[in-house]
Amino acid sequence: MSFDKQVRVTPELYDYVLDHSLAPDPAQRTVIERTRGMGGLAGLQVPAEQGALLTLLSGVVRPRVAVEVGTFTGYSALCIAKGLAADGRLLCCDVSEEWTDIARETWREAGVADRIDLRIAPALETLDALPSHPHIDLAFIDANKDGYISYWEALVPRMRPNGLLIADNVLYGGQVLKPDGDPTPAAVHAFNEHVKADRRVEPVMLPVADGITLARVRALDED
Ligand SMILES: C[S@@+](CC[C@H](N)C(=O)[O-])C[C@H]1O[C@@H](n2cnc3c(N)ncnc32)[C@H](O)[C@@H]1O
Repeated sequence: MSFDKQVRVTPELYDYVLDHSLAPDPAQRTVIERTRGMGGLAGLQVPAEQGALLTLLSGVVRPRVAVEVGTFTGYSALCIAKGLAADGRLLCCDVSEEWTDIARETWREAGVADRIDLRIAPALETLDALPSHPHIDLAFIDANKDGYISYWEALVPRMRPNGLLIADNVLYGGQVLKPDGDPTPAAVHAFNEHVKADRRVEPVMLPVADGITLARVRALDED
């Protein structure tokens, strides 16, 4: 018997997936609801199955130092914060005071505000000011797509061996196959090619949500 391993996710199957995955906790549900109230902007937030995946990955890595590039209203940060080591901290980068005010409120209510350091500045400035030695265990990139390669280049040398990099929107709604002169999917495609050619990491691209790349940082003595 053969079957198609590339299952097309119908709305019913999507509900089934959510129903059989880690459900959002009350604080995560609250920020999802709050963000839904922002109308079309809510599409900037990672979907619930990706939130569950971030929570799981962070729980596996147990980062002492985690970095998020692109925080918005704070849902993905909340997912990452759940997995932090007992003394772990999350550095969040964003440029919007308005959107991250919602994040701050959410983190306060969830009791994790004292473990998250939010920097309001262009993310590259924040990343470039970090210590240059490898000290980051987990990094999540989910901001302006034309910055992805520079964020990657700022992060990779600062990642500990076996650290985990996660990049969102790597399929960009499928447009990476045919950017058609649109600079945003073209930037995402350029980023994907950059990661593919990077011998410092072992990447896996997952067709989850809008496409997610996971990459393990190799140790210097690995061949
Ligand atoms: C897709 S949203 C992030 C969604 C968030 N990860 C979540 O799941 O809730 C992208 C965010 O990147 C931020 N952003 C855009 N350009 C930026 C830059 N140059 N530096 C830092 N943040 C930036 C935006 O303000 C926005 O909040």
